[in-house]
Amino acid sequence: MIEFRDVSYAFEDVPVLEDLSLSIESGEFVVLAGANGSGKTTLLRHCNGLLTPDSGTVLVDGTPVTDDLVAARSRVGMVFQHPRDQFVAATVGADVAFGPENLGLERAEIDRRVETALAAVNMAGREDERIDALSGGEQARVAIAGALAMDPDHLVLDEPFTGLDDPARRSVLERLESLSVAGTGVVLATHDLRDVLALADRLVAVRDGRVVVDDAPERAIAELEGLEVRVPEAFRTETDRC
Ligand SMILES: Nc1ncnc2c1ncn2[C@@H]1O[C@H](COP(=O)(O)OP(=O)(O)OP(=O)(O)O)[C@@H](O)[C@H]1O
Repeated sequence: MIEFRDVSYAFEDVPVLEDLSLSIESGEFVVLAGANGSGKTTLLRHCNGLLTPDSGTVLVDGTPVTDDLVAARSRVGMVFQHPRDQFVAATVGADVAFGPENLGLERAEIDRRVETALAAVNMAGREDERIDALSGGEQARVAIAGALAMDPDHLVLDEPFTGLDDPARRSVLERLESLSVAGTGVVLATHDLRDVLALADRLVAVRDGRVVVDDAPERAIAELEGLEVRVPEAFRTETDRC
């Protein structure tokens, strides 16, 4: 479980998170929504200690992140908004293998994880390609594969679909859904709620540093009005359509 207890955080005295509390169970698929600048990235960066609360506590599986940063980082896989931020190797295969190698796994298991992770993002068989020669969408897929290969207990993704075409997006979403069914907690921050809500267990929306909506997607959608979150046609209520 990832748990935020009364977390506050400010950038240079500008408050971004204010006494925010939120729990995400293992195996839950949570979509995080909110307008630009509402604090989604800031919230997610607390999940593995990239940011530390000014007050309050973030716990991963019961342990405060600040008490055991190494445990938090191995349990929580992160996919950032800008994939270039997270590459550590020159080729696709080497980059995706980097995390499992650091876990000290056998070569056969590392190779299996790399293969499975690349297949999940429609990049099967492209291990030897140079990352800097890939398109933006392909780089985004490699970044997601790198997180999947770690087999984390929780997967946190910040706008991971930027630049992905529809087949790649669908493939990643299907993989995320099967991971959550298998017990991995998935937190996905996105503005694009198209075909995401049908898979999610909960939709959480933040505004002014706090959680303002936290509900099953079909109920949450009705509460999103006024939050400047794009709601897909299929999820709009009859009243919205009028
Ligand atoms: N490094 C920083 N220094 C100062 N202010 C920052 C920094 N990073 C973010 N902020 C501010 O914190 C607020 C929340 O930003 P954050 O990136 O968490 O929002 P977001 O909901 O992820 O936005 P978006 O949907 O546009 O990605 C914004 O007002 C932003 O300007």
